[in-house]
Amino acid sequence: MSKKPVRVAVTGAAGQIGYALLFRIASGEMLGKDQPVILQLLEIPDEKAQKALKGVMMELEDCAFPLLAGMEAHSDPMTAFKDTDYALLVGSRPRGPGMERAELLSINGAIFTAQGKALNAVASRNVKVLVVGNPANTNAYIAMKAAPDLKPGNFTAMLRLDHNRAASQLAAKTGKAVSSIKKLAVWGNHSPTMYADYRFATIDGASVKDMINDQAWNKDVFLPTVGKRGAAIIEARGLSSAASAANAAIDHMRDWALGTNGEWVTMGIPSQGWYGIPKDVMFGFPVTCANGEYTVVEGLEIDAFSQECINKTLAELQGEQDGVKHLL
Ligand SMILES: NC(=O)C1=CN([C@@H]2O[C@H](COP(=O)(O)OP(=O)(O)OC[C@H]3O[C@@H](n4cnc5c(N)ncnc54)[C@H](O)[C@@H]3O)[C@@H](O)[C@H]2O)C=CC1
Ligand SMILES: O=C([O-])CC(=O)C(=O)O
Repeated sequence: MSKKPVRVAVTGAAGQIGYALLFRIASGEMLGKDQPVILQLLEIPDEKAQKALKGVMMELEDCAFPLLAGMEAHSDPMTAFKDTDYALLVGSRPRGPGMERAELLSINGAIFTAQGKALNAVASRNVKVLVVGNPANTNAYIAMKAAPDLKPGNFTAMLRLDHNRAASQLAAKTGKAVSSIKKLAVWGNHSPTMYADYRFATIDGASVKDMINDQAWNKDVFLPTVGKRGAAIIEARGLSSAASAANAAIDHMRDWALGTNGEWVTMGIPSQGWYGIPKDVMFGFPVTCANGEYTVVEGLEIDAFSQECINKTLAELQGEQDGVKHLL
């Protein structure tokens, strides 16, 4: 018997990431090739944006996706999020050249108060929320705080792009297939302070750290490359990453919903005090997923260098949190 359709809300649906994301959700890449979806698409109440959204929906229609069981255009989160099972909060301003993501907080922060409130009022009580719009961790924190009737743990921020970027850099460095890299972790904020940590990573069971054996490369090449990759793409493309961001969003939601078979992935989640990170800070942690739930990989040793990196990204997130107190 075919499965009952699930409702997937996507905001910023007519934007760059939306265009790289929706077709893959509708084709079953996110929730499985046997899972019908109803897309609930939100754009700003602006004639141009709504018209562009209609155009995207025409193209979705023209794909004749067997799993696309319905689609709706919305200009109000209170209708867009009605009964939604999954919410991908993409809609917000991207940064331009020379900006840091945190500078977007004053522009984008308020979007997530309104959307958190709407999710609280009308979404499925088990809605799984992924915040992509930058600064993603703090926007996810704002949305979570605006939705006191939903499970805080169901609000997540996207660190998966950093995770995937780190995996690709390690594959290039070691000359091994990216798929062979296991047990990678990215701690903290989706910003240049994030700490991509390959101390536990393995390739075919062998230690990546021992294989590379070069702390100077870690500190001076690897971490800055991964941390500043978004800016490098803006510099090269004139626009922020879209296809790789959409791909990471698909990876994040697919793994959360369908599981990781014991493999580690990185998700930005509200801390429960793990690794000394204060409760509710929206922080990147290594997790495994099964049965629609994530579980933090606990008990990893944090050496002095790692602790210093973690402290730095935590301090930045706490600074961002302080800066949005007026929105909570
Ligand atoms: N977390 C991550 O790893 C990444 C995050 N991003 C972020 O994703 C966001 C979107 O990026 P793009 O799609 O490239 O931008 P874009 O400008 O192409 O599209 C954004 C869309 O969101 C819509 N929008 C704005 N406010 C909205 C609201 N309140 N409700 C619904 N829709 C709204 C706009 O009308 C626009 O169509 C940016 O904040 C960007 O910085 C981008 C790449 C990676
Ligand atoms: O850098 C940006 O502004 C877009 C983004 O988050 C990324 O590519 O990591």
